[in-house]
Amino acid sequence: MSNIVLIGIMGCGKSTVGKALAKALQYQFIDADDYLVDKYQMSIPDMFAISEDYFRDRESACLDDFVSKDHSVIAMGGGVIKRAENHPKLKKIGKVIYLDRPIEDIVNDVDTSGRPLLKDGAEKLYALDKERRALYEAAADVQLINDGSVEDMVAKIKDHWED
Ligand SMILES: Nc1ncnc2c1ncn2[C@@H]1O[C@H](COP(=O)(O)OP(=O)(O)O)[C@@H](O)[C@H]1O
Ligand SMILES: O=C(O)C1=C[C@@H](OP(=O)(O)O)[C@@H](O)[C@H](O)C1
Ligand SMILES: [Mg+2]
Repeated sequence: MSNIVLIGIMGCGKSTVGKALAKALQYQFIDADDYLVDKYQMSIPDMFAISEDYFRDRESACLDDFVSKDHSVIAMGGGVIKRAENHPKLKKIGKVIYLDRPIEDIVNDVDTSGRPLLKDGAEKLYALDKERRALYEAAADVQLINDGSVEDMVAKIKDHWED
């Protein structure tokens, strides 16, 4: 298995840590949200404006595109775990790491623009964490706490990966 798959709630750092980790490992970096925007030539808010299901169908379909990747770090969108049928697909793509960052930290610095589910404010993350925590745990191979710097997190994941 040669890919690292990052999951976790919005703002936990999948995109930021993923990019830095890929650089450190000299792997390709793929952000699933950017991949979708590119593939369908439509922004995430525009997909959600049609419906959340419209976005989820495309998000789920793109997992099949990632199975053939190699030496890649893939940052998923935070809701990819909502569909149970995605869990085995994530594990097939690579080692699934749940970035578990304290919600208080995220609420303090998350950029809500471009995140339709946070249109009424970042506090929504507390409810989403309650709804989804068990799903992240079920979908992950490893759960790592992200309560330091981005560099600390990169080092922690590298340690696990190289073990
Ligand atoms: N330890 C950390 N790990 C990751 N991101 C952090 C950390 N500390 C602060 N941040 C900030 O939190 C935000 C994480 O956002 P992002 O990477 O887009 O998350 P995600 O892709 O999981 O939704 C960024 O603005 C980043 O600069
Ligand atoms: O948690 C979610 O349901 C979502 C997370 C977002 O990605 P990030 O986790 O990178 O913000 C993006 O896929 C979309 O806005 C929906
Ligand atoms: Mg992201």
